[in-house]
Amino acid sequence: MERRYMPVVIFLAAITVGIIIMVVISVVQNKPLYQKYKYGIVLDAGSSHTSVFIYEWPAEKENNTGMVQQKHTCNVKGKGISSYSANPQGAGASLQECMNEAKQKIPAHRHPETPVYLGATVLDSVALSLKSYPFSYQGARIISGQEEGAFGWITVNYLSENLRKPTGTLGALDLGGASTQITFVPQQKIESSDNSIDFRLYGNNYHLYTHSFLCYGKDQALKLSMGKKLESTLKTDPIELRDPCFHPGYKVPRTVPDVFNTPCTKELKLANENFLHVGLGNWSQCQQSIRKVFNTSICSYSKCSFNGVFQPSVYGDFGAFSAFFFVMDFLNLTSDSLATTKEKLAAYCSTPWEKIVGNHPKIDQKYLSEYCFSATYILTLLEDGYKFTSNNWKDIRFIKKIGDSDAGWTLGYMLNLTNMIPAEAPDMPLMPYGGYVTFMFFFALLILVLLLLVYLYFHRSTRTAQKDII
Ligand SMILES: Nc1nc2c(ncn2[C@@H]2O[C@H](COP(=O)(O)OP(=O)(O)OP(=O)(O)O)[C@@H](O)[C@H]2O)c(=O)[nH]1
Ligand SMILES: [Ca+2]
Repeated sequence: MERRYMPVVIFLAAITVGIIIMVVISVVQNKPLYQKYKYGIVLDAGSSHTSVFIYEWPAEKENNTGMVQQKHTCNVKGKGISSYSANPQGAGASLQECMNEAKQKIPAHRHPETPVYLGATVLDSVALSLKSYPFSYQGARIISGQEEGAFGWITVNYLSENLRKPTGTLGALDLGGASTQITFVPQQKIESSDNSIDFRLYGNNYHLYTHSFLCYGKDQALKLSMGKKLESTLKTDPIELRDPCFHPGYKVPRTVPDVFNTPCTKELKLANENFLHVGLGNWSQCQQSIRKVFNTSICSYSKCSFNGVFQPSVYGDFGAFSAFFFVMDFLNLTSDSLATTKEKLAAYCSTPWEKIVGNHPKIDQKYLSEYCFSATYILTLLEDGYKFTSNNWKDIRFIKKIGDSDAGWTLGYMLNLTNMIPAEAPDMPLMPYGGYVTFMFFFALLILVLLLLVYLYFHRSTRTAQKDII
């Protein structure tokens, strides 16, 4: 190559090296920092249980949707702290095992900044006990039914990453032991302000319908239903309560206070307090008896669910969790049509109790004996109560988790209290880091190829010039 081209080549080589250095520096410079994690603890003190949820998220990405994930959950032994009203000291002590697990799961240097939230019913001794742990106790709050519904909705939509778009969100159906909630974005106007809640999340406005039915969790609904049967039968037959929602051959002695020991059922004084709870296993009679706990004849709005509560028509897909999942999953009814569900349930309810026990020797007989009732109650609540039909039954997804996180109000509650869902969408990087590195790599490669072509062009034109001279 002629000496006169050398400066050009040196110049081009210098540019190449400069560009490669620039690319390497910018790739290293923008590499995400070492994942520092933050943690949060939420205690769900439900009517039938208490659970401790530990959440974690990358510290510098907490405002991005979907970043908070459930790291661990621990169920407090026994019926949970709500059952310690007579022995408050026992409530705090019952948390010890789960709170010590939390100390193991969360790095010690993060303990002082890890918030602890206690939701639902509270006892002072629990607050005292929670303050004794090295976490940052943020107090206890009684979660209203409306909040329980709304936070459950936030949880399922945060985990499904639906909160980056204004439409296409998932409705939330939560069935507890004492209460049940329905929350969704309706197509019609919400006629009662008590049932309306507005959120602005990631720059999107959501106008939600929500309602919580106290006493319509599955445990209380069973008492309501048995109470109605007792009122009508025990006056005539003081010995036996013949129940179509329990299996043939099921015979268990009970007392009237067993059924009426709750504010959900009005007091019933009967001369004879002892009776035999006898199963008949007749599904259609069971459904008829359950329908009696729903009052669908009163409604002062354009449309109601039951007991005079306004409800717009259900719309879109729904996530049904907690006991909706426990019951329908146990009976393998999570993916059947409404008609098939009814057929399967009728067959299951008419199965003799001894066969049911024989097929499930390890299942707690308290839960096992109630699946026929609970599943029939779920069907009646969804179809007669919320007006789901055979056409949109397929839009109900019975779920326990989304990814590794349980569906329920606790994640939404923590996200709300820690302001981790901004009203406005945070700026998103032009491209994810991986895409950025790939782009810069191919950009550098392109520069190299171009410079090689230039060099070859010069080289060839020099050779041609030499030949001409010869
Ligand atoms: N079959 C079955 N039932 C369960 C299980 N865990 C809880 N349950 C029952 O399902 C119902 C709902 O459970 P939870 O969602 O924990 O209810 P909760 O939060 O205590 O009730 P609320 O205070 O009304 O929200 C209760 O009747 C529980 O006894 C389970 O693993 N299997
Ligand atoms: Ca609950």
